[in-house]
Amino acid sequence: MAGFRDLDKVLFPIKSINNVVQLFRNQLESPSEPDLALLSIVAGVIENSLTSRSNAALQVCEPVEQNNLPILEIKTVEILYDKFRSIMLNAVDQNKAKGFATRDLVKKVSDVIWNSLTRSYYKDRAHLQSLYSFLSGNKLDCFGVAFAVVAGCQCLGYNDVHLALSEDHAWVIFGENGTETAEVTWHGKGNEDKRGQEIGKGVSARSWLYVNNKPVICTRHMEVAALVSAINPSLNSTHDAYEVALLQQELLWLLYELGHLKKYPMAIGNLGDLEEIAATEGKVPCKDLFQEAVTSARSYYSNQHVYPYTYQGGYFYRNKMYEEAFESWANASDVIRLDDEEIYKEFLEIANELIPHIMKIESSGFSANTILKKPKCFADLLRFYDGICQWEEGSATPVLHIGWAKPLVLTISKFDADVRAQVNIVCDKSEEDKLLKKNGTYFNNNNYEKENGSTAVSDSVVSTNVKNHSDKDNSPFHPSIEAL
Ligand SMILES: CC1(C)CN=C(N2CCN(c3ncnc4sc(CC(F)F)cc34)CC2)S1
Repeated sequence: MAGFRDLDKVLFPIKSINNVVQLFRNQLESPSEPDLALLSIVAGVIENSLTSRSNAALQVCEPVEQNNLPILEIKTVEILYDKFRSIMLNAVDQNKAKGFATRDLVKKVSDVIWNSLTRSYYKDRAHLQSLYSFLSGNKLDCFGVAFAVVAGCQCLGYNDVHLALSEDHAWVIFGENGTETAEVTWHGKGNEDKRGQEIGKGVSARSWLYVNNKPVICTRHMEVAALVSAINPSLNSTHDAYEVALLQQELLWLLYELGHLKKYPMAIGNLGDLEEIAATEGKVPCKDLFQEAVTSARSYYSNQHVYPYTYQGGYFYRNKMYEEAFESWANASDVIRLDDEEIYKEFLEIANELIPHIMKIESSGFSANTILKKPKCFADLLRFYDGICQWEEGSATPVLHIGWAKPLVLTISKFDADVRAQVNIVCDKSEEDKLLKKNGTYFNNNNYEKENGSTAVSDSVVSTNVKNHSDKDNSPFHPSIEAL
């Protein structure tokens, strides 16, 4: 493990964002792996000093100078760093032969973190993700506990323990082949924690919560990307601390350029959000970053992640690119097995707030090139709603209610009959094949690809897959919606 080395110590006292970026660069480029505890403590101290209530007022006004941070003395970091190490080393007896971690070891480290936490506190509060929060306030959020377990195992010398991330949960993998899994934290409200248990092979592992068995398995460097992604610049519900957001943005660019975000769609999306707010000169534009996150999820996670599409859909929505927003949301809907509170809220907002808002604007008659005349938009909307209806079919508990149906009917009815007539619901493979021959363009579930593999969307033929309500996902074909 890299540890707190002299070439890191010479950077102290840290006074600027550039100093912090240099510390992270030293650690990320060191021949031994980056020290998670050190980096989490540094990021946590800086975040806390710039977002705590004491100087909130100060931070809301314009930044004094760019790149200026409250001075961070080495002593502050050393005290916290040594405290974390001693908590770990005292609590876990050092069995001589290190080798690979065992389930007992992982559970023991999780217990040490767990039993140090304050009895009861508001778990969803901001700034509870870092080791600074753990060491100074004995508080961690769900992600923070999982991260602390991995950092704890690293400082005990178990480099096989790594962070596994879905879009709404975190756990660890370990063992000789990295194939052992263990819950180490809680999930959601009121659910009994399953700490120590392996991630089931059953239906729950195929749920969205475990991204259908396609989690992000972190390397040490990706664990640094996770702690950077978890930096939270919010000062209050309306303002961000400018320097914290800038620090997070620069650290994400460092990780991006070193190639450590390639397999981490949400981190790319986080960078896209920051770039949309304040673009960095000469870098990849945010629109492309959102697309890269989608491509990463398709390439490495069999397109089982939803958030890359909601990052992208949110960008299009904010920039009034409604046709593109519909397509992103339809793609998101194609992914889901909606069985979790969090992702349900995501789709509820899209279906019952964002889309009705777009329809209101579009039917106000002022937009010349209105989406209401575009069969592709109607087809994508149907695909979006169909994915949600599929969830209704697939889930044990009834969920859709009049609150969903009203906006749905209102939205569909905004498209004229002649536009709707151009969308054919094609119900069997042979018909789809006929279309393919006729138009030489076949649109797959999520990646619009011409027969020859090039990517294109031609207005003449737009098709999309509507999941077959009766069959489950493994049906050999999906009837598709064709708009000619
Ligand atoms: C399109 C959105 C609504 C905007 N932000 C979104 N985020 C999704 C969650 N975010 C994340 N960003 C990086 N890594 C992780 S790991 C994780 C699960 C947690 F339990 F560990 C969440 C998450 C960042 C913010 S999705």
